[in-house]
Amino acid sequence: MSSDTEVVIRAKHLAKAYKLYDSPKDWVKQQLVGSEKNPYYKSFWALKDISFEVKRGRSLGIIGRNGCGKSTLLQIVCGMTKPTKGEIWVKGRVAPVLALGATFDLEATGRENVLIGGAVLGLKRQEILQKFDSITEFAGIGAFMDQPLKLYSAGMRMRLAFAICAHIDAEILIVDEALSVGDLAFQKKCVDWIDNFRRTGTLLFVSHSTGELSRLCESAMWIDNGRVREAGSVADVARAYRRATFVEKDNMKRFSAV
Ligand SMILES: Nc1ncnc2c1ncn2[C@@H]1O[C@H](COP(=O)(O)OP(=O)(O)OP(=O)(O)O)[C@@H](O)[C@H]1O
Repeated sequence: MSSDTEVVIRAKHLAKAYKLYDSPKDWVKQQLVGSEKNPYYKSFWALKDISFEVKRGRSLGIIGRNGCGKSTLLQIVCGMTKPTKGEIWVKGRVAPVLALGATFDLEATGRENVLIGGAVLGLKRQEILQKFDSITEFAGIGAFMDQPLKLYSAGMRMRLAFAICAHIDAEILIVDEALSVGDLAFQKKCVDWIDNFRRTGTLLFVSHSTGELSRLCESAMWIDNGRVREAGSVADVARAYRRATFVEKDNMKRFSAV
């Protein structure tokens, strides 16, 4: 198999149920009982049935309404959470920008978080130290590198997360609406970096902007209520998604547990 047609992400019938408890007491009861027969929780199926493949060097855009399951799907791809049903198979080092930001220690400084984040993504301490100056320059947050992250704005945290992800020699980059909190200059820097990365790397990109998807992705997948509603060229998927947004009401039923 030639390397440019090699599948690097394969998802088969993925489903993910979160457990929703009415009260902390129910959580305690469930831990004590252990049995799933008459559970003390309700299941909320964030993903119901998702299958797709991405080949090496390709870029897939993911679009869908709030709560449709995009972040849950990306968390499964980067190994942060396990699917309840189905299979996920990923080949290569993954750099997940938003998910990395979620692992940051808010009490630790930017400098310390670079070491923690690099280690989380699989780099040796020496490798991170070698790249430290370049990461700092990319993040562009100056003296705040020595301040605790709790003093950072959302955009500054994202800058740090993107800067780390840009330095780990990842084969798969996952950008989950992260760019939207960056200012225009940093967004441009990231998009330029992603353009260069796409020459060899594989991109999973989540956005609510069909324009951004068209700019960065070759194909797209529309997730609706935990299922793939449409997949194909960005132009076709974006057209169908926009049309549905005008026609369909903002139905709250999708947020119901069973
Ligand atoms: N840990 C959790 N426990 C319970 N429910 C969760 C959990 N994480 C996510 N959910 C629910 O799962 C659904 C899917 O969430 P997810 O974050 O994947 O959606 P999304 O498509 O990324 O949304 P958005 O566009 O708003 O970022 C939502 O209804 C959310 O409330």
